[in-house]
Amino acid sequence: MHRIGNASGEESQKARFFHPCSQYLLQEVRRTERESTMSSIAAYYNGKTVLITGATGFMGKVLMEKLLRSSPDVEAVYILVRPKAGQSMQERVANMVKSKVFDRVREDCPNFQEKIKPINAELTQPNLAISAKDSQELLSQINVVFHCAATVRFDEPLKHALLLNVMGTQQLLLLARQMQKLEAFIHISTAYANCNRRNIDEVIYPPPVETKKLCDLVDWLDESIIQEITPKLIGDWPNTYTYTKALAEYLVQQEKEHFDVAIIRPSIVGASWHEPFPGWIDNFNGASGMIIAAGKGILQTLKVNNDAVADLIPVDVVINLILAAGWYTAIHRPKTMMVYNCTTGGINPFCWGEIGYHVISTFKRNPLEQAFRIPRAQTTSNHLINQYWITVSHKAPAMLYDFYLRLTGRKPRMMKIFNRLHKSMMLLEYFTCQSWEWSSENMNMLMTQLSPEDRRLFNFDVRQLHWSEYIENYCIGAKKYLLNEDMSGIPAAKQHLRKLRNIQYAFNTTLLVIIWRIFIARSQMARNIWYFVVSLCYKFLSYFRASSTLRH
Ligand SMILES: CCCCC/C=C/C/C=C/CCCCCCCC(=O)SCCNC(=O)CCNC(=O)[C@H](O)C(C)(C)COP(=O)(O)OP(=O)(O)OC[C@H]1O[C@@H](n2cnc3c(N)ncnc32)[C@H](O)[C@@H]1OP(=O)(O)O
Ligand SMILES: NC(=O)C1=CN([C@@H]2O[C@H](COP(=O)(O)OP(=O)(O)OC[C@H]3O[C@@H](n4cnc5c(N)ncnc54)[C@H](OP(=O)(O)O)[C@@H]3O)[C@@H](O)[C@H]2O)C=CC1
Repeated sequence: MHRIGNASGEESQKARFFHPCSQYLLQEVRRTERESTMSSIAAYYNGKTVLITGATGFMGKVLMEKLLRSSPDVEAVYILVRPKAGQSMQERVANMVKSKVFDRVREDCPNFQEKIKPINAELTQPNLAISAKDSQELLSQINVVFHCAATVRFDEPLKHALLLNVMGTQQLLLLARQMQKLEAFIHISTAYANCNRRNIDEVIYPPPVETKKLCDLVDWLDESIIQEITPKLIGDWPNTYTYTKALAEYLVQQEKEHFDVAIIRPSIVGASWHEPFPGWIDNFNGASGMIIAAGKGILQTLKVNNDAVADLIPVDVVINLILAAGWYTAIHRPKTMMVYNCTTGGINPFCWGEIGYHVISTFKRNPLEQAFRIPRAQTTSNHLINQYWITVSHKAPAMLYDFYLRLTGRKPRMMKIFNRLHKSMMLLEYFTCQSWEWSSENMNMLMTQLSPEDRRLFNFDVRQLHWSEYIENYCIGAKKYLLNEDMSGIPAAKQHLRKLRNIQYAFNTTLLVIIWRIFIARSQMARNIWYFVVSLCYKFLSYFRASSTLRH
């Protein structure tokens, strides 16, 4: 009987003259050999058929890229895509695969696109608006489902958030129940789904309401009434996004007896740490919008608790955990549904005050082009101080600049930008002014299940994260990949900052003189102080001139 493992040349010769099944055995030996040097996770996905929802999104693209690059022999990657902004599904996918995020897999596997099979779908519609033909194909082929699609807007009307994040998930679960080869269903939730609790374990908490009752209610209730009662309905959740993500988790848990399922809870997903390359980011969500606003000198003050933990997590770390969880769920089939808190705060904490410092210092060394003002960040948890700085550093400069635009015959726009920024800041304050504690036993357990090769290829060990380097790459990545600014423009950008600094000095000096003149005209004491200061400056200058003359 041949040894499985390392068939030597001599054995290969023997095999040729043995029963035909030995040829099969030899192929198996070679495959096992190849896979024994490969990672088990990558080997698992080879030959599998995977379904990804939300594949056109920020995380979905990184997930698809990593899967196609690490498991090039994956059978197929089905993606649910809807027509959007006048583009058909095909056009969207064609544009998506041109994205820079796929440059690495394009280099490793030039024909990676052949593995991608788009399916027309709309998750808010019955049966996800998937055609009968496509449904049949999914039901007969899919081995693993990654459910990323969701609305992530904090200001999403409750009805739409329920339709997509809850009912859309429900519809997908019903479809998954019928999948004949399903081995794992991985649902992407958020670490803030239970943000109404301070300590969040890797368990599913009882839902705040019976989902069906709520969905039936919003189904017939007038939209304006729903908007009005939303704060009452969501209770101590800060927004419809986290509320509906909590409801969806409970629905997913109910499917445990039908198929193997797991839930991943990422915290604030930021730019990539290493893969596909450092600093990759493609939207303004999470911290990215604020980072850009700070780099442009628009955001000058932010209400944060400087000592509160900023639970950022790089997108590639989340994706590595998601793929590892998919493999573990399918291979080990845990008896209880696994929940993985994908966070950094409890393992490698970093605070909002530190983020602000590193963001500003990075942009001073690598400035963004055409900054509105010199990057600076007053971060305070005090509401009144924050309001003072908003008035002085946001509203006043915006009004002055809009006045200048009007004078020069241009359309004012700064106040509009600041109003949008202040709306975002208000919605994000909930997350920047407090800390949470997430347990991470399951994430740590999963790491222990990985071979050394898997830990290297699917690294989600956040203890290795060097925050100052990560934030610097994040800022530079935002500059390059979000604003499409070339690094060669940095000298000109620095020159622009010097110009802004001179304008700032001139403005401050003028303002000081104007204020002082007003005081001097009204107060003898102010005049005496002014004369004293002027005479002091005059004496200093005379001394300075005299000493420099003596030296020569
Ligand atoms: C001092 C320096 C500190 C810097 C670092 C500090 C960071 C503080 C922020 C912390 C983030 C905490 C987030 C916790 C999230 C919890 C975990 C999750 O699960 S998050 C899931 C993802 N969701 C989010 O991140 C929030 C989603 N965003 C929203 O809900 C909305 O953006 C909004 C906050 C409600 C605002 O909506 P609004 O309609 O007003 O604006 P849009 O976001 O739609 O943007 C309109 C338009 O402008 C573009 N845009 C947005 N921001 C910027 C920017 N900074 N610079 C340039 N352009 C920007 C955006 O792309 C839109 O363009 P378009 O219309 O073409 O799409
Ligand atoms: N980003 C973050 O910081 C965090 C995200 N998460 C979770 O990760 C997942 C992915 O988030 P992220 O990638 O940032 O989100 P994005 O907004 O970037 O992507 C959302 C995806 O969902 C799809 N989608 C939205 N509405 C529909 C619909 N009606 N029908 C079909 N598809 C739809 C979008 O498709 P389209 O391109 O057509 O709009 C897009 O592909 C979400 O479940 C989110 O809750 C969790 C924690 C943090």
